[in-house]
Amino acid sequence: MFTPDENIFSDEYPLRENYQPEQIQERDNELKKYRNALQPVINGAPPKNIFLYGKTGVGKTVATNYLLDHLQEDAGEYGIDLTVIKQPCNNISSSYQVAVNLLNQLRGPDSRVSTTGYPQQDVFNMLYDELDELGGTVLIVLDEIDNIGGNDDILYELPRAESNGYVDDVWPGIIGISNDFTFRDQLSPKVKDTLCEEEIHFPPYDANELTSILGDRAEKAFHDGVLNDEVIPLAAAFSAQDSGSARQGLRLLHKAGELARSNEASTVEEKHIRSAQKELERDQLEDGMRELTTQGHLVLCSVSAFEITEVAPVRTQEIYERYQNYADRISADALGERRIRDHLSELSLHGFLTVAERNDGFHGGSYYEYELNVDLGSVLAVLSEISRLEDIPEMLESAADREGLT
Ligand SMILES: Nc1ncnc2c1ncn2[C@@H]1O[C@H](COP(=O)(O)OP(=O)(O)OP(=O)(O)O)[C@@H](O)[C@H]1O
Repeated sequence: MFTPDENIFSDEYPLRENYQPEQIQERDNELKKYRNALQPVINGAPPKNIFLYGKTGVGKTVATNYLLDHLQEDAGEYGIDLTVIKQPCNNISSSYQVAVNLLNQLRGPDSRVSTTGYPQQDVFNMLYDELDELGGTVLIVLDEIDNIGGNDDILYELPRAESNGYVDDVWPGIIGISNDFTFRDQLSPKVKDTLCEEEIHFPPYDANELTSILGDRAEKAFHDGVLNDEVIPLAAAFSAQDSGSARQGLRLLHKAGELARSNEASTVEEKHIRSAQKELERDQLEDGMRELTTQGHLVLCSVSAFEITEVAPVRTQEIYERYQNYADRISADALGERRIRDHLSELSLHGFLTVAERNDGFHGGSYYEYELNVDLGSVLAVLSEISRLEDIPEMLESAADREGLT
């Protein structure tokens, strides 16, 4: 049933998220600053704390992995005792949890501590003991550090552990990474002074930079001569216009290759990039729809019902009546009409609905009408995955079938 790909991909891995490229393209200035900030480690001096910030997909993690790999290699050569600990903070919301997770990384599986139940200072002390035992320089990389919000004690405590006398034989340093611009500004002044000793901003990539990043990866990923000339510049242009993210560009290229492969085409062309762009946009919208609350889902069901009977665009009042009916059907507490107006505008802001303001000629006022801005089939597919909605999506799907809409 399966045979290796002979036409499109020679090796898909370089297009994947966790592939570590040998070279980092188009980041010379940032890498230079970053390398300088890490230099004290090789000089046998206490490390600096470093804070990297920039939007998603602009190379913060890949640059960190690249430099720290080299640093570890060179530290070994010069007899420097260096340990690097990487702690993703995506599911962590406090300094306490960061400390427990670090502690458990350092301890063996048999002596892990539970994530609740200890006073914070006890966890910090246990962590200091573990760090002391390690000794040397310990660089702690906290990715997505913004998740800890205002609960930022650890960012002050850890870098000062040595000067405050909590540890004797170790120099801990923090590398904080964030794509939330407000996080840095909200840090307490003492934390900001400590953590942001060296700040490095990673700006979004422009189309030329993305062309070179994607070009390098494509060379490894696709068979020779498979990519038409316009493919990489177009993927780069789409991603630069939207987010400036290399991740988005790589996904686009990968998806375009997959589409070409499944269409049994021998080359990847502009049309594959355009279709890939549409598919990825739809995936993104669908993810957004899945993340709505039950109330949001019920409002979406209501607008979909009018879409099926072809009476959309439809006024708030009518949507509200249908919504009440559905809320009742699944025994959810129905919200008031004002809150449903808020939900409708939120759904429009997310791009799930379009809204039009109409003038009421008779009364002289104005009102809003809504309709779906997303393919009905995709909306129903997402809604049918949500068990809390019970049989509503099924009813909508049968109605759509009867109308010949699916
Ligand atoms: N300058 C670059 N050269 C080569 N590859 C890059 C470069 N910048 C980003 N990439 C690639 O783009 C993808 C996303 O990069 P990375 O994970 O470093 O972004 P990030 O800024 O850390 O994003 P996030 O904040 O979402 O974690 C990775 O696959 C990475 O290999």
